[in-house]
Amino acid sequence: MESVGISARGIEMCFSRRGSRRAAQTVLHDLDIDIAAGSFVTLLGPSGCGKSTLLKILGGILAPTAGAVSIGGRPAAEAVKARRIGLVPQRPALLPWKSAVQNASMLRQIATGERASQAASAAESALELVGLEGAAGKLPHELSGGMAQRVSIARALAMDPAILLMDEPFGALDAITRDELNEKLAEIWAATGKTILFVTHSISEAVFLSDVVHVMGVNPGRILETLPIGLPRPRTRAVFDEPLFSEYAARLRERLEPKATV
Ligand SMILES: Nc1ncnc2c1ncn2[C@@H]1O[C@H](COP(=O)(O)OP(=O)(O)OP(=O)(O)O)[C@@H](O)[C@H]1O
Repeated sequence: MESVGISARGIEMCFSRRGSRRAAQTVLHDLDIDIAAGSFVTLLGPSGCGKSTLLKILGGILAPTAGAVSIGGRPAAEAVKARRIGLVPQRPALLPWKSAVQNASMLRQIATGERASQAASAAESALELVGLEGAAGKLPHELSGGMAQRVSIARALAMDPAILLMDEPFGALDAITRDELNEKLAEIWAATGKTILFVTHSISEAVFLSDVVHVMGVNPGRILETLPIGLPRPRTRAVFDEPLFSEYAARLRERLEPKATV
């Protein structure tokens, strides 16, 4: 499929403080960023530095106070309208009375107006891609946390977006499940050629997954460093033991304010 890049210039984001006479809060200030088509790019930074806000702005879901975002060379709003953007939130938020395949097909059916059977077929392929082909009929309470998050990824993939926005999708999972899903995500990225924009607090997750890591600082949110990760692909968990992995992790740790975890 065609890969799509993102370019943003002079991004400023101010939020007004509700019920307060104090000036609006500037969350992002004069930020420029380029995301290459088909790349895996991570925003890494401490809590509150504006990672989620920037993710939504880059995906055209949130309009910045100032600045411009272009997606595949077109205004961001057009890409959203054309359903080029998929979002995987922090929590899967599945409907408890719907099966995995129904949850995974729902957004596609609403967005495209397809018949249920057609949308279900796209959802089944997406469930296969995330390794859940045997669980299509299960209800959310029958799924583990990792399986539920896979359904959430499948729900976004079923829309066949060119760009996948992932807002700390594995933050609530145990370390082993998180490593498994990171490997699975790297496989999906390699198989689909999608541009993936990923938010995390975890240095090791960022190094493992990314082509490029943008380290963000706080007050106001800005990019402190852009670090290309030159580890060979495909990457498996064995990469954690490589000296180059530790060098990248140390470099990122140096750049971050406290609170990031390894
Ligand atoms: N809709 C909103 N209205 C007002 N303030 C907001 C809104 N969304 C975010 N903020 C503020 O913007 C700042 C950055 O929030 P954001 O969620 O982007 O940070 P983050 O780096 O993703 O944090 P975390 O890692 O904790 O999820 C915070 O101070 C937050 O309170």
